[in-house]
Amino acid sequence: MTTLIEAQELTKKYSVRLFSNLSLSVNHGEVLVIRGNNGSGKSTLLKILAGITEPTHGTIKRMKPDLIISYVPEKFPDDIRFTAKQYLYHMGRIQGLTKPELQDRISSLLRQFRLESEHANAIHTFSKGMKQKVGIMQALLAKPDILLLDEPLSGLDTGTQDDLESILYQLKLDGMTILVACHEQKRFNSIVDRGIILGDQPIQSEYYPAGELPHRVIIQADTNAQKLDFLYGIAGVIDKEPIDDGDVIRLDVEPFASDRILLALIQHGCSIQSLHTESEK
Ligand SMILES: Nc1ncnc2c1ncn2[C@@H]1O[C@H](COP(=O)(O)OP(=O)(O)OP(=O)(O)O)[C@@H](O)[C@H]1O
Repeated sequence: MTTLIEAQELTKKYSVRLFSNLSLSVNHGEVLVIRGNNGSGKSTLLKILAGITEPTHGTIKRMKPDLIISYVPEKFPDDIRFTAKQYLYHMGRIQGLTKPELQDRISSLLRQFRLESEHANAIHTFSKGMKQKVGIMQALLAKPDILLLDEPLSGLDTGTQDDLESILYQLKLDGMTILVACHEQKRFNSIVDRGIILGDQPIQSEYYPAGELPHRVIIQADTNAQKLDFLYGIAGVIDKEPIDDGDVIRLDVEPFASDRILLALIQHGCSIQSLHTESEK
């Protein structure tokens, strides 16, 4: 396994502290998802890894001198009047690519992203999902080592999310290293190798093999009459349902969040009654 980035003890503060002492390695070919509530610092972490934002403390070591990292922001500009082909061409030229390189690259990207039939249409007429695709294609022009995607599925309908997720899966199969910030719990589970949660607790991360991940973990806990408000602030809870007149809670949780949620339940005085995994509801 080749490590591309080694981040050591990152802390980022604005008016508040977003995260502290976060250490993270990014390895070639893996897909890493960064989850967390709104404002937990997912975008900021991606920007730090991309070199766009400085951490308050900590170091980022790039393990290859000519490492190319492409960052795709959440929102693509609304008013681009170029066609998809023109836009990709000009962006490629700005990045120093030659005309022949770009001709091949743009054709293959349009095919890969299923936008061939739209190549001559102006981007400002595109749907949100199509604009998102152009943003990712632009980031791929220079054949980056690492693709950083900030909430790529945000605001897209389910069909478009599925389409984009399947394209990202293909990129993974082609060996691309991808870090994706995503607050939607049910997304990327089938392609992700590692999940990281940002939140009020110290960072948690866990490895699991792609494709072998259970869909969800079901936890049943006796609440011992404790209030469960703390569950609202924890990333990874898909669903919760009180049973036995509210004395017992059944939680459906994301697999990578299960350790953290079990710990929180125990720390808040609940007793775990049962725990099992389910592939589909
Ligand atoms: N340049 C900045 N200056 C000051 N505060 C900032 C700056 N960038 C981000 N913040 C603040 O840091 C916090 C985390 O922002 P960030 O966008 O990283 O979170 P996020 O987890 O990606 O959120 P979301 O899911 O809403 O996109 C927010 O409160 C935001 O207002």
